[in-house]
Amino acid sequence: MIKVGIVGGTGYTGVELLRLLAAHPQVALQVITSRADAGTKVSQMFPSLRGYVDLPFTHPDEAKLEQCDLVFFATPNGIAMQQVRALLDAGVKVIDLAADFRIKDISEWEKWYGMTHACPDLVAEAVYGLPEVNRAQVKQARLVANPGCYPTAVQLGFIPLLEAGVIEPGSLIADAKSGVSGAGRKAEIPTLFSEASDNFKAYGVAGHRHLPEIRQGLGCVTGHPVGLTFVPHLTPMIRGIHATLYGRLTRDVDLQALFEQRYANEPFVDVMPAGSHPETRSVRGANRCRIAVHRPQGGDTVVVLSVIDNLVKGAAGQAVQNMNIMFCLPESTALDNVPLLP
Ligand SMILES: NC(=O)C1=CN([C@@H]2O[C@H](COP(=O)(O)OP(=O)(O)OC[C@H]3O[C@@H](n4cnc5c(N)ncnc54)[C@H](OP(=O)(O)O)[C@@H]3O)[C@@H](O)[C@H]2O)C=CC1
Ligand SMILES: CC(=O)N[C@@H](CCC(=O)OP(=O)(O)O)C(=O)O
Repeated sequence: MIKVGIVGGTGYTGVELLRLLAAHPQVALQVITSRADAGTKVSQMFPSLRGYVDLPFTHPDEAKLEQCDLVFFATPNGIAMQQVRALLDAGVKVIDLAADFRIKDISEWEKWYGMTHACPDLVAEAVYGLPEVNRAQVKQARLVANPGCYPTAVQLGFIPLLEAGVIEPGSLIADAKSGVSGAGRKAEIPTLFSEASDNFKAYGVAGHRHLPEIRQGLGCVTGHPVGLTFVPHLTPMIRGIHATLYGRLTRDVDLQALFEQRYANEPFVDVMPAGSHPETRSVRGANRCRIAVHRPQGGDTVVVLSVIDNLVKGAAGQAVQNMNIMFCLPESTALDNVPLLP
């Protein structure tokens, strides 16, 4: 059994980890932290977990994380980087769901995240945990940087086109919409019911911190910098990301075949039949990205539609997928559930 700890168990990604790991046959949950709710039983706070998780939350200062085989950090940015070195030294593997280890260029990270990085050398070691690109490296990793939610949806949509060299890499557009759970469980005015429901808006147009992450990932695919316009939007749904991606074709290609071949062996990427319009509810609660590729009126613009559940393939599910790879388990273990509908 893999002894697992979760730092930040009361947030949306933390409780999603608990939901998935409670059904994992190879996982023994050892410790789940919360500062605010230390001492409270997990199942008292989250009755959906009654009968599945029988632990109390532990204060992070008292959590014996070094006794785990793997620790997930489901914490705000800037927390994991302060604790990871001691855990790695104790032989514990780490998956960070936040952004501390995602950006290799430290000054770029410090610019977007507004803090000084505590361990640049570990950023260099960390593997960016997008299994569809880095599966072999994840398998060897001690430290995995789990991708952001928007970056997962956007990269999976653009990768087949960029790898094949069939679009102009300098003029990519990603128009993405997220459910409100993407902002986390903490109380903030923009995510109040009467602010976020029955409303729709763009944000971060001047620059969102996922822009450098997506540019880095796509730049690794092409081998040179890409030009990207990324505009996120907040939609009045709870879960889900819908990314509409635009690229300018440089040559004629069978787009449907290109996508089907690229993802033929990927358990969690579904290339839908030509002409499809994937919906966020078709992936709700599931570790799946559904993609459709279009070429409107046979013109030179390719439109890719990519949907994920931000809390699953965009966070906790992808983290469990990475854990399965790191521990040489079948990749789909505890991730094979059918999405919820409606
Ligand atoms: N929501 C989403 O869709 C996605 C989120 N992410 C990333 O995952 C991480 C977690 O997100 P999310 O679950 O939404 O966040 P939440 O705000 O919902 O939860 C944060 C959790 O971290 C704990 N926490 C906060 N501060 C500290 C601290 N200083 N030390 C230890 N624990 C702390 C909180 O509990 P307490 O305060 O009681 O300790 C809480 O359990 C973030 O970095 C986020 O950017 C990534 C992809 C998607
Ligand atoms: C809807 C919403 O607010 N989404 C969040 C992004 C989700 C996320 O958690 O991203 P990181 O893991 O990179 O922090 C945002 O735009 O800030």
